[in-house]
Amino acid sequence: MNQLASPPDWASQVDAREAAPDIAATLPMLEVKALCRRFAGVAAVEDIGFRVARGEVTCLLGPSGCGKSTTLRMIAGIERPDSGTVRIDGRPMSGADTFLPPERRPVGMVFQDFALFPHLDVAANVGFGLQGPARQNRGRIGELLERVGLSGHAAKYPHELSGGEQQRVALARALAPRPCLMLMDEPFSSLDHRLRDGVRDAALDLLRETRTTVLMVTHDPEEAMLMGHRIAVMRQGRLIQEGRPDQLYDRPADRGVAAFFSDLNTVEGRVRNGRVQTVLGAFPAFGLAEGSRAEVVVRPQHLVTVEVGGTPARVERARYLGRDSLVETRLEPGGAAMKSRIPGLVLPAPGSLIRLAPRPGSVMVFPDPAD
Ligand SMILES: Nc1ncnc2c1ncn2[C@@H]1O[C@H](COP(=O)(O)OP(=O)(O)OP(=O)(O)O)[C@@H](O)[C@H]1O
Repeated sequence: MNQLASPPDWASQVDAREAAPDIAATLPMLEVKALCRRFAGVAAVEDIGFRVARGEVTCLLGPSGCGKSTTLRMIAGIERPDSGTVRIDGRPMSGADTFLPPERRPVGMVFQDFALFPHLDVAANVGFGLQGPARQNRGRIGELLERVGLSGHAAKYPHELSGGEQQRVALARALAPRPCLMLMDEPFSSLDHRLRDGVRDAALDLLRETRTTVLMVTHDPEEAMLMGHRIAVMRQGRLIQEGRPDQLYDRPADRGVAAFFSDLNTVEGRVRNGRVQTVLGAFPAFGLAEGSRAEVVVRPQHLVTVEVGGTPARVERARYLGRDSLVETRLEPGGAAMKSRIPGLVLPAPGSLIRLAPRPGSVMVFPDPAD
């Protein structure tokens, strides 16, 4: 990849930065403001702004084509923004009068295809960005290879390694010059899924242990929840919501964000006397105006069977899935299709009537988009 064609010249600055008193300790490691990029007149990234705190992992999450990679590439300096600013460790990287090329940015990069140099052995790949004395570099390479469990592979070439091993070399290479910020674009998605969990856990341990600040692109919400201290959800070039995984899961900004993390059950309602009245019951209106229409959304694991109260529902299908069971029903009043994930092996028979109620505090209320 041409962005790795020469060793990064910021690497020699890093030790000085580490030795200096960290007056900027409370500043975010990455600060992006009002970033925009258009291709042929169409906005790929529109007015994106967020921060990544030191030592934290933020995942940029969103569906294919929403602008995640373009955002990451602008932060890396591979793509030039039309407008907006990027600061890393308090230093301007892109702005009205500034544009530092990738090799002058204190970032490490890991890509989906790993982008190892095929003509260099593992040790040379890992040491590529190092500029110190050879003896010191050898020490750093050895330390990293040991840390990623590849000490015995130093003299091998990339084609002699498995996908998981190549990924670990790519991670070690990116970490070697101690970058301020690690940028990762779908770094695990080309791995076989049986391999992926192990490689991902090991990478996460290493990134946490080295207190590396990471911005990682993924389209997989489970991966974002697993890896991210924080998640930034993008849709159609815009940042929709940024927060801790639990905030996004429990208090999504809109139905689209909620739907990213699980199936949803949706019933419609209207606000009367400060509560949304629906076929599943009445729920707090969360500030929606009296008389307005609302969507009440419940995740399948929060729509449970109850003995008394609740809403009658006719069972259509019930399947045991191991960890829990999936029960598909239709509400008796209204006929809306519902999905419930309930623990246990004893399944209600198709055709039988059960009673469903959302767990207290689990419903999400959004304004009806048609209102
Ligand atoms: N160099 C380019 N020239 C023209 N259009 C581009 C270019 N790069 C990206 N785009 C367009 O910009 C939009 C955002 O692309 P981007 O790759 O950033 O999305 P993404 O969220 O990373 O998607 P994916 O997960 O599929 O990689 C898409 O519509 C894409 O086709």
